[in-house]
Amino acid sequence: MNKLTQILETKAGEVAERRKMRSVADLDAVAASPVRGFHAALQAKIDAGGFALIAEIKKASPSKGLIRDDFNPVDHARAYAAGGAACLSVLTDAPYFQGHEDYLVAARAACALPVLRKDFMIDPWQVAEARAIGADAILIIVAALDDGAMREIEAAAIERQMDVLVEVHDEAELDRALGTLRSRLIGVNNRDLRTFETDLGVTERLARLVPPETLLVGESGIATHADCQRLAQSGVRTFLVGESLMRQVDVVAATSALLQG
Ligand SMILES: O=C(O)c1ccccc1NCC(=O)[C@H](O)[C@H](O)COP(=O)(O)O
Repeated sequence: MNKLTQILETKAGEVAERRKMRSVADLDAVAASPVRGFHAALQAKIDAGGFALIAEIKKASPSKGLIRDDFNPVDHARAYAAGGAACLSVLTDAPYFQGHEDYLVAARAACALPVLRKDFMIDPWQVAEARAIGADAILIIVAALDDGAMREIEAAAIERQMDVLVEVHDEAELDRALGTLRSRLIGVNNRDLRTFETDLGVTERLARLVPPETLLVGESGIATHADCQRLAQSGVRTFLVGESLMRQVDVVAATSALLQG
């Protein structure tokens, strides 16, 4: 069984248990703060002539194990904001990423940036939960879902005024995303979630196929300003970066250097 399939199986069991504890109505009744515009924050950075960064708060990963032992989501959120990030992404999956919902709550409270709940969405119930903890956007991984499930999850996000980052890894997934979903925020994951092979060339290849009205995000394996400039040659100006920033000592300086060189 590949890692993505394994993660999805674990997630199905987890969501089934969590659903027993709270209904969608309960979750929606929680007074969440107003949604911060995720897509709009990225677009504003690009319109201002710069790169737009989604900076990820990621303690560990299946491919790299523990990334940051002195992990502090509040410090990272503040440093990313000070370094010029447009948005945050916070891993909330516990079994494979050592994430937690509390990390998202704490990171969002520590800055004014919109926040993506980075998790494996398989059920619209999780969208209600994401909004209840304050998330402004959710992730749909096309490889993880059939068309009907993708539509339902996106509809649950739109109903709550949340943005959706739609993640693809190849041409067929990009076709499905553009043909099935309304979101025009598409992330190309350079990492194959089944093998962990990571190649910036994946974003370069798919960028040519993305319609101009779509905001394209290069994801995974991006470590330097030169990487950003390389992808910018293919028209990509928005980047999702986790591990390389999480390993830095001076996170403010590293974030700023990633964006500006
Ligand atoms: O990062 C992993 O090992 C991983 C394994 C299986 C499924 C998803 C995984 N990562 C999620 C991501 O997409 C990345 O956290 C994100 O794009 C940032 O990547 P990076 O900058 O390489 O940390």
